[in-house]
Amino acid sequence: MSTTPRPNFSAGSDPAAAEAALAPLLTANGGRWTLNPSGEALEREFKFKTFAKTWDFMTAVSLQCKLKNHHPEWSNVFNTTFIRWTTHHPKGLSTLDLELATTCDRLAHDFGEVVPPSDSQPQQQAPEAKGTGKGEACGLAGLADRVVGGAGDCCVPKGKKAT
Ligand SMILES: C[C@H](O)[C@H](O)[C@H]1CNC2=NC(N)=NC(=O)C2=N1
Repeated sequence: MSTTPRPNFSAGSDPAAAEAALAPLLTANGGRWTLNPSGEALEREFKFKTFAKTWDFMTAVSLQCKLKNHHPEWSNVFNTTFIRWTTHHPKGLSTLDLELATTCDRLAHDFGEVVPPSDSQPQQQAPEAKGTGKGEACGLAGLADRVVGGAGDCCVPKGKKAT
């Protein structure tokens, strides 16, 4: 039996403020995000009617990333986008991740996200059941993992990079 992951906040985060920002985002509380098993990342999928709407949403998200100097780990196939927010340096879940996850929810709504009826209800979901029968069939999380592997130590400040 697995336990519900606990958030693993990045060094320097204010745990009380981070907990307060995190709570409404989680599926257990009626939100649509789940913590990954390490608790260092928030993940969710977004579905739209068309690829064009999906891409418009991703463009809007990328603009926010540019403004905040913070990037997601994400992947896309046709009308579905998988987004994972985590901070690479210092490692863990930061207030910026929580802020951008919240922004994603708002932008997705603005761009006409298609919400499956089962997801509009608060749910208590076992982490291993997450995504079954959804975009997971396209391996979107795995696709994002592969890009993370290729990106190396992208966020380590220049002076601290491994040689
Ligand atoms: C040097 C630059 O500020 C860093 O690389 C930023 C950029 N965007 C980032 N994005 C994410 N997700 N994690 C980081 O640690 C991070 N660091």
